Amino acid sequence: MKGIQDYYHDHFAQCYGCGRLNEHGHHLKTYWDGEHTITKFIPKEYHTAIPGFVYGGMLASVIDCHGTGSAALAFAKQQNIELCEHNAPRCVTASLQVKYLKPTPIDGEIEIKGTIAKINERKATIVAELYAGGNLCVTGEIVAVLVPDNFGE
Ligand SMILES: CCCCCCCC/C=C\CCCCCCCC(=O)SCCNC(=O)CCNC(=O)[C@H](O)C(C)(C)COP(=O)(O)OP(=O)(O)OC[C@H]1O[C@@H](n2cnc3c(N)ncnc32)[C@H](O)[C@@H]1OP(=O)(O)O
Repeated sequence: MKGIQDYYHDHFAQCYGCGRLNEHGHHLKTYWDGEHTITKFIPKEYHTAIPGFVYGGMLASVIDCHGTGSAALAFAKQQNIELCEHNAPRCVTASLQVKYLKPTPIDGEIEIKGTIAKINERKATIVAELYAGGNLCVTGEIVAVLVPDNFGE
């Protein structure tokens, strides 16, 4: 299964959270599931907060890049971009809010579901729900801003 991150330009694919070219990173893949976006992640033992549970900063990191990936998917849809090669829109985080509802067990896959709450021509707000073992453990809200094509030129 390809994620939006497979379509980022090489220059924008170095991010620790979601860059496919960062050998130390999470290598997240975010894709559509109907009207929602999905990212899955399997925590490692060294992501521990207290034994058995995932470190909250790690969960925030995953929610962050799920948000920028979801925003990129939403902008691609808005702009009728057919994803191929490395033509995906790219977003940075303007704001990240996280609420920890329950401790997140470390032994198993985590699924993050995204909803595009708002979008205009440059900014998207994504609401995220993070589930472990089917239980909602963390929620998040990300404001992501589109990086212009000529950024840094
Ligand atoms: C890493 C550095 C990134 C910087 C540059 C991009 C380089 C591209 C390269 C590679 C891309 C891949 C990177 C990986 C991404 C993964 C996730 C991260 O870790 S990102 C790192 C953490 N985030 C930052 O360091 C952003 C620092 N902040 C900024 O650069 C600016 O403040 C920015 C771009 C977010 C907005 O600045 P404006 O001057 O371009 O635009 P204005 O007009 O201020 O905002 C645009 C819209 O966003 C809203 N906005 C801005 N800040 C907001 C905030 N904190 N909360 C809510 N809304 C906000 C504004 O109200 C405005 O909304 P309305 O279009 O008018 O509706």
